[in-house]
Amino acid sequence: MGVEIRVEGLTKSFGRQVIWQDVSLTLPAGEISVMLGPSGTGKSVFLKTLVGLLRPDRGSVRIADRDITRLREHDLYEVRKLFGVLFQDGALFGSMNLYDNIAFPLREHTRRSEAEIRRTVLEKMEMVGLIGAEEKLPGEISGGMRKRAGLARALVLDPEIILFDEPDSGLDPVRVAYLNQLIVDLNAQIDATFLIVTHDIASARQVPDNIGLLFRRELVVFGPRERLLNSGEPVVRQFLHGRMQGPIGMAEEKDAAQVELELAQLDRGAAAGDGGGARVVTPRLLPSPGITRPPRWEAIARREAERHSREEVSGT
Ligand SMILES: Nc1ncnc2c1ncn2[C@@H]1O[C@H](COP(=O)(O)OP(=O)(O)OP(=O)(O)O)[C@@H](O)[C@H]1O
Repeated sequence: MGVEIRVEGLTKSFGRQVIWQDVSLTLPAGEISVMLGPSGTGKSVFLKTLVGLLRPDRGSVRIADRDITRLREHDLYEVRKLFGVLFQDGALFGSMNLYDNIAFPLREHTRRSEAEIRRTVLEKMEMVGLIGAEEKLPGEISGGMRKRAGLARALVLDPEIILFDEPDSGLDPVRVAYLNQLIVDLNAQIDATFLIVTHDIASARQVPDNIGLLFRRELVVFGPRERLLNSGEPVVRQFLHGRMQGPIGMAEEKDAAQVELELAQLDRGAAAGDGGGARVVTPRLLPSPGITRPPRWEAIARREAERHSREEVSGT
């Protein structure tokens, strides 16, 4: 059913450079969360800290009742087996075909027979739609297929948690749409806890249960998707609409007076009905027909239906 990850007061620096500080959030078991933030705000560093590849300066990361920031290397090795990680480029071995790439974690970490390995590898390749491509080398396939192969490899040890580092980077919008559907379907099927780092606003609006945003060395917000999509927080609105007006500048931060001016212009635009300030809650992406949804989907559907009827009553 996936495991909860509870992060409290987490701070990470490299030398004198503070990457983020005092980050606290809970990734609910079995849910999909997305982490957003301008480039260089430390989203990848956050993923690496969760999996114990980087040690924080302060704070805790509790997974299955253990604070992984305090574990010795040997115990960390055990906890890491709970994780599947999809790196940006799929991180496949270029000289191995897809079958051997996907079988790799099973050969490294388990004593399963080749027949058992074959069953698992083909099952995961089927889940990500790669049956028939077993003999292909990573260099012979498209970027989208490489991502799916990386995902199949992240799935072979039946992880409780899957971390995705920009799964949509370098893909065209149609491939991104397919990948998003695959992520939602997989989450419904295996019911693991997912954390996705992305820059793709359309994905962030449709896919997750929860959204977080890192900005100016802090976690500015973390909460349910509908609440964030409705948020009046300037930085959240700016990011989710992908526009220039707001606190995020070219070099990350902007002059406060300039930000105020831009926000006032946006509000005037919204009042005049040009949609500049509109807060739109995009419908969420549902699992494909035929996929049995875990019980939490009923609660989500109820929550969203209630919000919908509230909006209809208030006429917004
Ligand atoms: N091992 C390291 N040693 C020193 N500095 C590092 C290390 N890893 C990351 N950094 C620095 O931490 C900062 C955050 O990097 P990170 O890659 O996590 O950002 P990001 O939010 O994922 O960016 P992007 O969206 O562009 O991928 C950068 O300034 C980077 O140079």
